[in-house]
Amino acid sequence: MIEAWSVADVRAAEHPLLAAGDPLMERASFALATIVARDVARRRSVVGPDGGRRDGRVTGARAVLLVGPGNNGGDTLFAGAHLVRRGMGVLAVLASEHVHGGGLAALRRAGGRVVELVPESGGEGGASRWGDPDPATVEDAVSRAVGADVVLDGLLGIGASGALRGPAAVLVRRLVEVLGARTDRDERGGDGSVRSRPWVVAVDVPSGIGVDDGTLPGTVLRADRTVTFGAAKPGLLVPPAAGAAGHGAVVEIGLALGADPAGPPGPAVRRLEARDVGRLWTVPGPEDQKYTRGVLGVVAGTPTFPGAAVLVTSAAVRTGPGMVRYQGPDDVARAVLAARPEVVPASGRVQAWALGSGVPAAAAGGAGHDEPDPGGQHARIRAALADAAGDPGGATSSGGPVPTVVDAGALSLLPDRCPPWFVLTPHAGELATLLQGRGEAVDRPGVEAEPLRWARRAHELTGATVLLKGSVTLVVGPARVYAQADAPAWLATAGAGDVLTGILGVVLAGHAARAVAEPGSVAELAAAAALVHGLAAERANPGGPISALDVAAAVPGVVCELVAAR
Ligand SMILES: NC(=O)C1=CN([C@@H]2O[C@H](COP(=O)(O)OP(=O)(O)OC[C@H]3O[C@@H](n4cnc5c(N)ncnc54)[C@H](O)[C@@H]3O)[C@@H](O)[C@H]2O)[C@@H](O)CC1
Ligand SMILES: [K+]
Repeated sequence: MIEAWSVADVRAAEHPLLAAGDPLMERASFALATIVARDVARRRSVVGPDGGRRDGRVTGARAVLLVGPGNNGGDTLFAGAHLVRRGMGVLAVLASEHVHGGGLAALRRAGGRVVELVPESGGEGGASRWGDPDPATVEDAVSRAVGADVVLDGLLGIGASGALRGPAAVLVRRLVEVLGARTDRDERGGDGSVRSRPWVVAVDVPSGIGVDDGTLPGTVLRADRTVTFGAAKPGLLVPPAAGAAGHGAVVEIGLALGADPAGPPGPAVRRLEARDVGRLWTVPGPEDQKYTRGVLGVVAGTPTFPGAAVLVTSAAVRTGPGMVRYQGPDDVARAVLAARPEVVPASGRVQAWALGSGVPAAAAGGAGHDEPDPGGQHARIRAALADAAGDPGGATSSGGPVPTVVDAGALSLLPDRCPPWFVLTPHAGELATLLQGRGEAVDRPGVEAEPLRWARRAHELTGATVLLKGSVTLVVGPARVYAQADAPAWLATAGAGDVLTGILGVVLAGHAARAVAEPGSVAELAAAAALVHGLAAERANPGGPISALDVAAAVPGVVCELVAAR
């Protein structure tokens, strides 16, 4: 599991170490330089006499450091000094009136070059604040950066507030413009080394992201790798900022996060990895039978949209439940049975529900009793929701409260307050509609700009666990947030969400009692389902187009691997 800690928690953990004189910056910058040198060697890898690739030379490679006012710039300057000692040509671009004095001195001692960013006019008399550095205009600095093998973004770290300001902002905007015009596809020189664009390494975080909330308040230089110190930060996992972080590397610097019982209750954001999911998967034993393994009840699809019912049930059957029961109009049930004869088209006891995929929303603003109910599905969903909440007036097929996936049209049928074992699975547009219905002035772009904020708000307003679908799937439940980024971009295809509903329903059915008794566990189960969904998509057709049914077909293989590896 990757655990991301808030800025306040990182600073609190850092405090006693700094007070005791621990050399945190030395540790951080040495590790940073080591990772940068390794990346550069790989980027400069060449074809050997045997035809295989081998790492290229670090000596002679060029690094440009973008240096801001704080300790983030300090880390970068000290790392630059290490890179000079490894034979690299290092140029620091000072983008701030003040920079870390010790770091600057170290870089100079090592033999690194320093230029000071000045306005395009040439620097108003050229008086330098740094003794001797040459002035560099933004265009100079950009052309040096673009021609380098690696650029270290050390403008701002966890001390950032809001969008980058001043000369650093101008520099980054121009650099993004110029780099954006270059192809991301590697171009290789005659010796096989990569030539097309510099490798960008963000120091601790891409400068100017919302470190705690994952927002992008202004232009940010997209990194190929982020080397982060002590622990991951929420903005490295949460969209949209997560999209600027590239590959991750967490450098251990001795912070005792989570070790203090009086300290913060846990990380701000978590990301499950495959081994975590393998461990929590329910594997049947000889004493199990279909009813003990978990029965999922599905209400999905309408005569107009029968495909969703087929997709939900197909994915469910392939995720390994004891049984899947389907409730819906006869012609939809026939389509389901034609695709999956294992499905039982009758009501009965269930350990979890999956509701609403392929069912249109009820009209906004009312209970919806007067509007046409497509195939009677709204009535079935209402009954199941009451049943799942443990409402004594509800249907009695589950015999008690049970965890429930609330998807698509079922989101419009929710009661005002839900139990946390309801998992709402909106995409950004559906979340905006749900929030508008509860008095929030937010539209789809607003949700996309601040998905964590709005998923949290939906959790507060409804009480339910909220799984917000997207290229990074966010799950917000009681006291827990997960951000899963397991799916390839090819998964953005019609029906993919229905497959997730089926997988999640079966995961919940397999842990039904725990989900109700320990509401905090529901978010983890939902994140696990998102991970399986993403891995199944990757497995369905690595690197190419994926159909939703192919994702469902890939689920058994993924589960098998996860369980085998635990
Ligand atoms: N927390 C830790 O455990 C460690 C932190 N280290 C480094 O220290 C960094 C934090 O250092 P600082 O607290 O000095 O913070 P930063 O290096 O992020 O710099 C913050 C300063 O930048 C300016 N600033 C803030 N927002 C700005 C904006 N939008 N535009 C322009 N200027 C802005 C302000 O003057 C502020 O004081 C970390 O990110 C990391 O790189 C490391 O040295 C190792 C240990
Ligand atoms: K940075």
